[in-house]
Order: sequence, then C-alpha cells, then structure tokens
Amino acid sequence: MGIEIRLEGIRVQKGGREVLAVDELVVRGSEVWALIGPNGAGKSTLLEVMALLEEPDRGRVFYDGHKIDYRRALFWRRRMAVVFQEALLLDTTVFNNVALGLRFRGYPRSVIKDKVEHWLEVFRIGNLADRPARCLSGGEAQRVSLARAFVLEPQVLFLDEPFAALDLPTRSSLIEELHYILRQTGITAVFVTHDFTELPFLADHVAALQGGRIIQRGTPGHILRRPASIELAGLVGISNILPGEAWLQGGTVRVRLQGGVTLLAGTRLNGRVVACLRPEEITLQAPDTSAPAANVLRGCIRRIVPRGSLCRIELDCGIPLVAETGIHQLRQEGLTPGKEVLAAFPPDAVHLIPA
Ligand SMILES: Nc1ncnc2c1ncn2[C@@H]1O[C@H](COP(=O)(O)OP(=O)(O)OP(=O)(O)O)[C@@H](O)[C@H]1O
Repeated sequence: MGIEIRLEGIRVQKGGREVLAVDELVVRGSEVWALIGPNGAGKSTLLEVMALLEEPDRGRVFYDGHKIDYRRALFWRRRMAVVFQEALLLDTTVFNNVALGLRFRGYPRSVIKDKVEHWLEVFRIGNLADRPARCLSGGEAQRVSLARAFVLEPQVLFLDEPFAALDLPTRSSLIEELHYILRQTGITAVFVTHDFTELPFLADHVAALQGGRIIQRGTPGHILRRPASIELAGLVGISNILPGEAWLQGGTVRVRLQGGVTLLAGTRLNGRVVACLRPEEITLQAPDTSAPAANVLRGCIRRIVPRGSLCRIELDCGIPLVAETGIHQLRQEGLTPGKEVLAAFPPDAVHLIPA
C-alpha cells in the first residue's frame, strides 16, 4: 500500500517572491496524481516539497499522518524514489546502476541479483545489463532510471517529466508499462508533465497549477473538458478558444461568438466568456438540405495537417474551427481541402470560461 501525503498551508519563496502557495493537498495511498501547468507555475517546487527535497518556508507535510521532521526524514526517504527528466546515471554498468540502492541498504548479493534482473526484465532492458550506462540511448537510460527506482520497492514515487525527452514510440511504451506497474504495485505516485495526452493513461487525479497556486483539481477527463482558465485550456489541447457573450435563456445557455455565430453551451455562465471546444468533439458530416440545427455549422475545409494516425482539420464556418479525426475516417468521408462540410458538436462539449 502506498503512503498518504498531506500538505497544509505550504508557502515557498524563491528569489524574494512567493512561488508556491498550496493551502491543502491530500494524495491518498495508491493514488496517481499528475501536476500540470504552464512554465514557472510551481510544479517542480510542489513536487520537491512533496518528495521532502525542499523544506517549505511555511506549512506542514504529513506522510501517513506523521508530521515530517526534516532532521529525521531518512525513515521516509527510504520509502520513496524520485525519477527526473535526465536519467542521472553513474558511469558504470546498467546492472550496477540498478543495484546501487540495494547495496547501500545491505541486501545480500543473491537477493540483489534476483531483484535487479526482475526489474530489468520488467522494463525490457535485460539484454543491457552489462552495457556501460554512458552508451545508452535516452529511452534506454530512462528505463534504467525507472528500474533503479522500482527495485527499491518504494511506497511512493515522484517523477519530474520523466518522458519529456523521449521519442513518441518510446514514450508510449514506457507510459503503458508504468501504468501497468503502478496499478499492480499500488505505489502512490505523483508526476509532473507538460503532455496532456499522458494524463488519461497515467493519472487518477490532476492538480493544475498557475502562479504557484492550485487553480483546479479533478479527474483527467474533467480537466481536459472543463479547464478553469484560458491558459490551462490551451495547455490541455483545446484548439478552439473563441471569445463571445453568454446569456441564460430558459434552461439553456447561449453564447454569441465574435463573428456572429450563436452556439448552445454546457456551462451556466452570463456575460463575457471564452467558449472552449475540444477538436475531437467536432464531427464532420456531408452537407444536406435539412433545417439548421443547434451547434451544426456549415463550413469549408481550409487545410488538413496529418499528425500520426490523426489529422487536424482547419475549417472556416463563419468562425475558424479546428477539428480532429482519424486518417481512416478522413479517407472514408472523402474529406479534402475546399470541401463543404457540416461541423456538429453537442452543447455539453462547449465549455465556457469567464473572460
Ligand atoms: N533558485 C531560484 N531562484 C529564484 N526563482 C526561482 C528559483 N528556482 C525556481 N524559481 C522560480 O520559481 C517559480 C516556480 O518554478 P518551478 O520550477 O517550480 O516551476 P515549474 O512549473 O516546474 O516550471 P517548468 O514547467 O518551466 O519546469 C518560477 O517562476 C521560477 O522562475
């Protein structure tokens, strides 16, 4: 079972100004949390406070209900592991890098051998055991770094952008492995990421930071669909961020966008807003002659930009819109630049943020 971490009234100053102000945060045992936010938001500082690498200027940190005394934190540090973006390996073999922590802890040789070999296999680097760490690729080095963390059987794991420097296939396969291992082991885990696509695979909970404060917390689905700020909306891949004026009419919310188009929205707000619409919420249909319906806009495909197995489709519907679809659907529907289409999306997909 993973360790529960509780923060209370945390304040951290750097360079003469407050860079972190978190009144309360509880990460329960075995939960996996992601910290997201723009550059300089305080994610790494928060991770370092949680991992006992940085003592806050004010506030208290509890592990499993015990208030941390930083002079006696070794007891808890032995139950945690930290993985950084840079693998930070020693200039020796892969085996020795992974074995190092166990040797420090005085495990017998045979136990060390079994444990190291097990975790090298789990991260599919058993064949690299005798390879000098300096001769590894970035992805291999990051696998070694993860094996070195897991071999210590920590109860809590902290990861600061561990996949940021990796290519897409390596990142995808490492995330899949990590997802499986975290669920199997029940370790509490907290990771910092800039990549919103990692969230649904890895995290149960997300804390979004801005200006040193947690401005929103929730499930990955909630944060991706209903971000609390315009900056966060851009960060989680919402490519349609459209200014307008919202008003309530009966039970529905309408928003008149700059450009004159009126949409039904799923957030109860009045006044100046920005409407956020995820590109994958838009379905494209062939134009027909039926009466116009709510949130069905007639438009024209301006540009198609392939992105792996997906395509970004730029539309002119009286307002600029970006949709996303699979290559298969693109071919099936014969979608090409210049083609007329109907762009449809449900009111619930239109999230409003006060402007
Ligand atoms: N040693 C320092 N002296 C002064 N300011 C610092 C120092 N270290 C960090 N900061 C500032 O503290 C704030 C929070 O930094 P932090 O590294 O926690 O942000 P972050 O969200 O992890 O950013 P990034 O996504 O760019 O890594 C930033 O504004 C940063 O400039």
